[in-house]
Amino acid sequence: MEVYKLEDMMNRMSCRRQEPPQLEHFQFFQQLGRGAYGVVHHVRSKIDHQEYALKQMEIISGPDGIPQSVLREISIMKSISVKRHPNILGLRAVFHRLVRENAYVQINMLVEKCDWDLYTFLRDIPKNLPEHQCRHISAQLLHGIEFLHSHNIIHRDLKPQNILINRDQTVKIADFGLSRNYSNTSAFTTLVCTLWYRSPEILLQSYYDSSSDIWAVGCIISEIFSRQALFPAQNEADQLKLIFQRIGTPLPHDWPQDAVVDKDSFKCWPLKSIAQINPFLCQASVDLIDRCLKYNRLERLSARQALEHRWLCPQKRRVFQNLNTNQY
Ligand SMILES: Nc1ncnc2c1ncn2[C@@H]1O[C@H](COP(=O)(O)OP(=O)(O)OP(=O)(O)O)[C@@H](O)[C@H]1O
Ligand SMILES: [Mg+2]
Repeated sequence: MEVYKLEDMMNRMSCRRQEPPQLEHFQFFQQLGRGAYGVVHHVRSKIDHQEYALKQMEIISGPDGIPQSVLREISIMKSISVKRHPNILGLRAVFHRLVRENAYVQINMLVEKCDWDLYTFLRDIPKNLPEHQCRHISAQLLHGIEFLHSHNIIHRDLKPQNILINRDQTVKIADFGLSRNYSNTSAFTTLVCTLWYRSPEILLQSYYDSSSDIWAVGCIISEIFSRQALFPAQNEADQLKLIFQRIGTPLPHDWPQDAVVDKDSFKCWPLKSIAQINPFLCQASVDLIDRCLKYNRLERLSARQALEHRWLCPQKRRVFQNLNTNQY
């Protein structure tokens, strides 16, 4: 694709119809992170004096054009940013410039700045979070997911590094590079999600849908309590084995019919509740996580149902607490 075509595409994708910002409008501070396509910087605008995060991606302006994942991220963030959900990272502007003698297009995405990603936050706090804080973080995560799913968007790359958190404990879901609007597509690529948070159906290369995000949520909620990944396998081949070893091998009727691997290739480990592997969970969260980690994706809770679960729903929690005084 010619450079001018890319430029034109980016111009059309820019969030603001008026003057797009330019790099000269920003004062640069430290690097906040690095990802597959570029670097994220902490910046301050010289125009409105607000602090932002600026994600910069340099893309070779070659015959293949801009990678699908980048275009996807921008168009999805742009369409949902307009609605301003408190638990979705807001995109404030997109602008671009040609660099290195027009050989590259540098795409700049200006987003809200957050204090940490959840991975760094959990790694650096001195001790496990109290139950009410785990609940507050988990509920916000599910509110964000519920919003995405209600707009037919599957995130597909939920992991603690892609969940941002602020000092005031506000949670924002970020990084839609692997998201996809699923209303008009059926065949998805299987190269999604970081290994540890990948659902069994994705690992088995069978049909998957928004319930794969719920599997990842189950893994992440467990990790919020224990600060340890639930299924930290070394490679793709070991990922399924580790899941089965830890929570049991699926029963024959829960094995996806279109799976590329036979169930008999795995040993039969007995089914277990998450309570048996993560001692840091409160009892009500165990039930919710177990329902997020159902092998049959049709039996998994939806994000909306999870938000109505007695662990997260304030009214139900009160009733349940009155009945069982020592549940928490
Ligand atoms: N708005 C932000 N505020 C604070 N830190 C951020 C922000 N956006 C990103 N980061 C940091 O930068 C890291 C990489 O950002 P991001 O996930 O958007 O990049 P990526 O290229 O899509 O990464 P990957 O594909 O590896 O997941 C995040 O894990 C986080 O640590
Ligand atoms: Mg990321």
